[in-house]
Amino acid sequence: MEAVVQLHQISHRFDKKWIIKDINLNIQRGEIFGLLGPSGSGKTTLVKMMTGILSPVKGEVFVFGEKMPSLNQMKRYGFMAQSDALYQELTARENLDFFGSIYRLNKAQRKQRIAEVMEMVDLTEHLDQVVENYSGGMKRRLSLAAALIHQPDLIILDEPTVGIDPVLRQSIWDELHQLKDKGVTIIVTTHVMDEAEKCDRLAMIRDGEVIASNTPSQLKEEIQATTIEEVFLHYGRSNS
Ligand SMILES: Nc1ncnc2c1ncn2[C@@H]1O[C@H](COP(=O)(O)OP(=O)(O)OP(=O)(O)O)[C@@H](O)[C@H]1O
Repeated sequence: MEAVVQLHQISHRFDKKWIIKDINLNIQRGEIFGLLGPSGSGKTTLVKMMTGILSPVKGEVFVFGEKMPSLNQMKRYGFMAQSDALYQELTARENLDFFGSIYRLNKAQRKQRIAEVMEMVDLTEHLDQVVENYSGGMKRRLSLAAALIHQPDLIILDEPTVGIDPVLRQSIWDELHQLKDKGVTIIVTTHVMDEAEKCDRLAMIRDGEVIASNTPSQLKEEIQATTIEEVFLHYGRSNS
């Protein structure tokens, strides 16, 4: 199996406080890997390190075998941050055209991909609307479309479905599974337990540590739990 993202003994502190404490993870090609944890547990800090936006104080991050930060690898993944990085005064089409050109897609490729990704997030009819007039959920969906524009082999999504209704949330997860079937690796942060169940493997994060990591079914089986929430509470308690 090919490791797409590797974290080796990662620790990070802001000021004097250690926020990430000795995390080791190997994320394989074609898996949907979930980082599950409560607000403030360190999920965003971890994904920022995977993208090379932030360098850990200790340890090393490798993406496709190359040490991060690496400009080569930065072009290769799609990243959807927690706050939408969109140009509010431009239309969705103009935004996606801009992101497509950053990734060096030609005009014809941009046209085709814009149509495909907007269809995927169910925004086709709002293509020429100015983003300022989008709802919060529509902006999240457009951010997802932007992260996918260049058909990346690795997608890193920080809470992608916040503010998205359950029907569309399901359809986004269906799309993620289709991408996975094509060999795309997907890393997703969430604090929603039912989303965690949709991942192939999970790392449960608490106070900057991985308290348990495995497939959702094995995590439940190990402690005879019926829900992921129970697993989280179980390991959370025994670590505090
Ligand atoms: N730039 C920063 N400077 C100082 N502290 C920070 C900084 N960024 C994050 N932190 C702190 O690090 C901890 C982890 O934050 P992080 O955003 O990684 O958590 P999270 O699990 O992603 O939370 P959420 O689900 O709310 O996004 C928090 O205590 C946060 O206050």
